[in-house]
Amino acid sequence: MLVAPSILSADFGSLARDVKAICDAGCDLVHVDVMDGHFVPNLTIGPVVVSAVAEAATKPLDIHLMVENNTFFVDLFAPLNPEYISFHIEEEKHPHRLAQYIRSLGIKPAIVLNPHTPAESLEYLLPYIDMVLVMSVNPGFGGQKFIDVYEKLRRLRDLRDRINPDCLIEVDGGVNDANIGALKDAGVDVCVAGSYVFKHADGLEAAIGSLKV
Ligand SMILES: O=C(CO)[C@@H](O)[C@H](O)COP(=O)(O)O
Ligand SMILES: [Co+2]
Repeated sequence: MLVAPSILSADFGSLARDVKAICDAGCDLVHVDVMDGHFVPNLTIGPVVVSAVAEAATKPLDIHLMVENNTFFVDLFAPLNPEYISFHIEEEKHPHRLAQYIRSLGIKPAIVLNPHTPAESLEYLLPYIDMVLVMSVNPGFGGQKFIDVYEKLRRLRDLRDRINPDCLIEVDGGVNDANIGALKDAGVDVCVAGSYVFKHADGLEAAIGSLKV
């Protein structure tokens, strides 16, 4: 299991310190939640702050867009050379075109599914993306309760294995040491965890280590 801590739960007063610390503690990706106050009822960070994150990080960035105008935001963040940029299928009229555009910039495209969005909506898109991000909370906030998406993950894994075995499956929201085993069994390759990692009583290394199942 690859582990991508969400910096939404970091201390924003000491963001560079926290980004360095999760990288030193063994994370695989740094998950960055970009929210525009329109697609979701929360507003986070733009390219000025994320460029400071990129400078502090020794692991690749995984940028999760929760915005209305995806292409505008892709163009803002692409110069920071993230490993992945993910966009929500619920907000994109032309997901096929946008995935290819992201690839043309040398970045791995990922598509995000809200908890209610069926796995089957990706059937014809899977060849064009490198990762699917399944939300296990409604997007917008850290620290929410995990929503059961196991059945969707299993269906997605079957589709993935048939259509594009190289595509990773990532899960985001309410992930912790109690559900990580079942998530792995359901097909998850990459987990995002914010509050669990940053609020763990035994520190970042113990938290990240406990998710590497
Ligand atoms: O995208 C989101 C929320 O919209 C996430 O990345 C959260 O930041 C995860 O936080 P936890 O549920 O792990 O606290
Ligand atoms: Co996220």
